[in-house]
Amino acid sequence: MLRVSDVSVSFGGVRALDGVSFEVPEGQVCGVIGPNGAGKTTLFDVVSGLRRPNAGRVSVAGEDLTRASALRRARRGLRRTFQRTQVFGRLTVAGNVLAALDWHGGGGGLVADLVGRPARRRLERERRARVDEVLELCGLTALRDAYAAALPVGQRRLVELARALADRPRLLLLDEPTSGLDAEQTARLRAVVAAQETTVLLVEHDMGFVMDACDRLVVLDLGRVIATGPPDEVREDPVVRAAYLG
Ligand SMILES: Nc1ncnc2c1ncn2[C@@H]1O[C@H](COP(=O)(O)OP(=O)(O)OP(=O)(O)O)[C@@H](O)[C@H]1O
Repeated sequence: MLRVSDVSVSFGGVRALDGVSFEVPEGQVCGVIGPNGAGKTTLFDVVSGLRRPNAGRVSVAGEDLTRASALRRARRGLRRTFQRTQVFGRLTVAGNVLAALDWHGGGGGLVADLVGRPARRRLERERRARVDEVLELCGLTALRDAYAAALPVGQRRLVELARALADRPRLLLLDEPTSGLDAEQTARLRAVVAAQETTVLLVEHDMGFVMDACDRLVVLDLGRVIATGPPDEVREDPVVRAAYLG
């Protein structure tokens, strides 16, 4: 589903990524881990389109998106959350999720909007039902009418997650998703990730969460992949242990 092939990124003399290759099969949750400076953020930026690699390719569902704009990636079903949450502070929680749902229209233009044709009303009902569903999934139903700006960071992070999930992304990129979450919110996030059929790539420092939530891990050290595999295997890998301890 996601294929990263031989990706390299240099900053001056620093090789932040050096020939990084891995794949994430459809529907799997893949965690990227590694010591400070290993290249995790740079990799995440390359996959989400914030940074062009010096070499290598990123493809999603067989389509090369290495040089695709953020908009084209979004159209292909990529969604991401940020280390610093991005929500619409002046909208309610429900409004934030509703705004994330594309309005595909129903034909007939403005006149049809004004008249409120049945097809329009049905689409609108479906959109609102999806909002309710996502709010419930993310544990936000009680907060649906609260303004996002007024929420503490953990709840804002869940709103951002709800927005990212709203229109059923194909590939969800989560950047440090547990930061600012309390234990209950982290458990909720864990359950949400498990309940999704979406392919997920996440960067996360909380090892407990990573080991628990991910089907497979990619371990980076000094810009190179030093191990990939299921969490249990990676945990026992002597090279990984040396990179973390050494
Ligand atoms: N904009 C930049 N200019 C110069 N060097 C950079 C830049 N961004 C990252 N680097 C360097 O590239 C390497 C990889 O950095 P990156 O932030 O991707 O690592 P990381 O694994 O996300 O680290 P952390 O866990 O500390 O967030 C580091 O040596 C870093 O100093």
